[in-house]
This record gives sequence, structure tokens and C-alpha cells, in this order.
Amino acid sequence: MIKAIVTDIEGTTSSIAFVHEVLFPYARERLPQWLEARAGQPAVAEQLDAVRAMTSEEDASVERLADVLVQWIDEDRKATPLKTLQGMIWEEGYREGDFKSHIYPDAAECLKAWHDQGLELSIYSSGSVHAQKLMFAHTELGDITPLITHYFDTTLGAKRDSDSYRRMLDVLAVPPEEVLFLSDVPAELDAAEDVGIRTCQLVRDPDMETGHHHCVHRFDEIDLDELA
Ligand SMILES: CSCCC(=O)C(=O)COP(=O)(O)O
Ligand SMILES: [Mg+2]
Repeated sequence: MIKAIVTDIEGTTSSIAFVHEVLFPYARERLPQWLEARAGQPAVAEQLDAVRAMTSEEDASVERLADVLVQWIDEDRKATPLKTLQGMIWEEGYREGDFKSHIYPDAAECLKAWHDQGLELSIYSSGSVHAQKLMFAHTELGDITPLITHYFDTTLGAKRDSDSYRRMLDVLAVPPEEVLFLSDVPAELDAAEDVGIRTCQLVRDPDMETGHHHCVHRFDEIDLDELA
């Protein structure tokens, strides 16, 4: 019986277009000036040092690091310091009312119904935990955060690495066969399946790559008994 559900965000609860056409450009456009103004703040300086370490450019200027980070945005790199900085910039966007986040109505409705049935709901995204909380607090359909227990990001490990799901199970403290992971990316589902987690692929777009996992188009097509 499924007792805990963990869901991906981009392409699963929320549209890829919102992430790639609203969030990423918002951060990309502001990042150079934003960094120049805040590079001395400890929380920002820590991330810039992490980028220096990752690129082996120990003496890189803030301007150089901004170029690296913009390139990482363009390559959709899931690097933890980039994701942390993006979350800080998006916080300003949400606060200023520049955008609200997208969530598919079927996802919002099912998360609410599953929560009301007593299932424990968690998120696993490459976006930072801070960015995830902002995203679910500011959806077009209201604040979804009261439904969510755990948030996992790349500090857990990469989403295509089975060890990340092993660590997740330690936190969830639920046997793997009682956990369902939802994602639009077969490689992420493969990694979860490797440790015994049940899987279901969201295929929001007919052109999506599929694997051998059970597929649905919407959350309300998910039959928890069938997947148990
Ligand atoms: C927290 S919303 C921003 C999502 C994001 O930055 C991203 O890279 C999407 O990754 P996901 O693992 O949700 O596909
Ligand atoms: Mg995804």
C-alpha cells in the first residue's frame, strides 16, 4: 500500500514552460547586476566560492562567475550553487508580484485529496528547497505548502543517482515499496526503482521520451492501488 508520495516539479506538477520561459529568464536577466550588488553578503559569497571550487577558478572575479552562471542557466545545469542563487533571485520576483508559479489543476487537486487521505507528500526537485517552498507557496491556485512534509533538492544528490533515493528513504522512514515517485524523466524513475520505490511517469506532452514505467497524462489518472 502506498503511504508516501514524492513528486518532481518541472514537467510533473508544473509546466516545463513556466520553468524555462519564466523562471530561468527572470534569473538570467538579473543575475550579473544582482551578484555585483550582493557578492559581499555571506550567503551569496558562500555560493560564489562553491562556483569557484567547481570550476577550479579560485581567483575568479564576480563578473567572471556571473558569466559562468549564465552559461549554466543556458545549459540547464543542475548545479547546487546555481540553484541556490536562482532561488534567492526568484524570491524577489514572488515578493514583487512579478509572477505566480504554475501548477496543473489536476496536480493541486490530487495532492489535496491524497493529503486528506493521510498520505505523506514530499517534493524532489533540482530547484533548491527554498525555491521549492516559494514555488508552492505562490501558485496560481494558492498556497500548497501546508500539504507538503519534506522537500529534497540536489544536496541529497543527483536525481538520476540511486544513492539519492537511498538517502531519501532514510528521511521518509517508510519501506521503499510504500513510496511512489512521480516524474516526467525516465532516468529519474529508473534510479528510484533501483532501490525498490514504486514509480509512475507523467507524460504531459505526447513527444516526451518514455521508458518502461507506468505512464499517465494527469495526476487524476493515477490509481494508487494499481501501483502498490
Ligand atoms: C523549484 S522550481 C525550479 C525548478 C528548477 O530550478 C529546475 O531545475 C527543475 O528541476 P526539476 O528537478 O524539478 O525537473
Ligand atoms: Mg521533471
